[in-house]
Amino acid sequence: MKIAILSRNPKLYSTRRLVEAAKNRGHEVRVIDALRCYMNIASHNPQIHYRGEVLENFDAVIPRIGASITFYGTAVLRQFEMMNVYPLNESVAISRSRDKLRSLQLLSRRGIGLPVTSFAHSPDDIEDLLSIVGGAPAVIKLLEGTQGVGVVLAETNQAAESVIQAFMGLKQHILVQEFIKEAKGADIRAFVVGGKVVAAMKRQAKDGEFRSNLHRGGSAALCRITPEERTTALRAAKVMGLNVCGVDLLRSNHGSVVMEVNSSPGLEGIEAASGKDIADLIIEFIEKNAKPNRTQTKGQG
Ligand SMILES: Nc1ncnc2c1ncn2[C@@H]1O[C@H](COP(=O)(O)OP(=O)(O)OP(=O)(O)O)[C@@H](O)[C@H]1O
Ligand SMILES: [Mg+2]
Ligand SMILES: [Mg+2]
Repeated sequence: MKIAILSRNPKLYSTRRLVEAAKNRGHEVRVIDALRCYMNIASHNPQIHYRGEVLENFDAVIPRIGASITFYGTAVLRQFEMMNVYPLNESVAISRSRDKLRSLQLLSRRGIGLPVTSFAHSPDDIEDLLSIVGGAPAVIKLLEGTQGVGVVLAETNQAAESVIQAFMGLKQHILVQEFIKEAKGADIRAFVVGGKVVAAMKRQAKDGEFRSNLHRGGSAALCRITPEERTTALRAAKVMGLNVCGVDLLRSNHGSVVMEVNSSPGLEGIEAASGKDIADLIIEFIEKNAKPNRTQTKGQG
């Protein structure tokens, strides 16, 4: 097969591993920077051009689209779909997963357990907004944040109100969540490939920190998940329409709840923790599924 990897940087661990796995399995593989692609869209013969060349005859495309380039990255992916190239994850599913509010609403509609959550833009009654999640302690998040930046734990109602006011001043959407204290600074990442949880890890925040992000000094270790957690992760992946994703769960005293679903989950942490060749499993999934019209949008984006 001829496989394209949409990635801005061939040196990134996940990109390198996918290239390696594809080559090991006998495929031709090329890393393409989505931002450098340009396209002829008003044509019966959709094309993607790249550095003066027309990209042709790809069987599959692996999107590794960073949060900062979601808009253009998904447009390029959609173009591949229009050319009948099989996407590991579809553009519509990636767009859906990048909108946190929409994702939480979709998951909630299908009855998937979530932390009690409220969201707002410019609430006139902050006290009421807070009361929805049972008051402090509460976690307040900037919607645009990544790697734990913009996620704040407010221990008192007063602190929570100040943080919400500060975020309002930034004209941002605000997400307010019950603080799952029982999780003790840990979350679970369940890595899903093609309807199976292929590995899971527990990320533990460093001392004195509640955010388990590895970028915030957290550490990862292999972990065993319960059958319920497995089912929840698979259902969440299905609702989001993602073949490959990282489902992040918090262990709360009302069950394990989904915090977020990541459509371009990194391979480094999970391969190190599990000792598994996840990149190989991803390529294997593509081999089995990369046929025209295998996607929900039938290649129409
Ligand atoms: N409601 C909560 N209760 C307890 N801990 C939480 C809660 N929400 C978030 N956390 C902790 O904070 C960390 C960061 O939160 P979250 O994943 O929502 O934001 P983010 O990591 O910045 O976003 P992204 O993963 O998209 O980059 C989580 O990994 C988790 O450890
Ligand atoms: Mg996170
Ligand atoms: Mg997140």
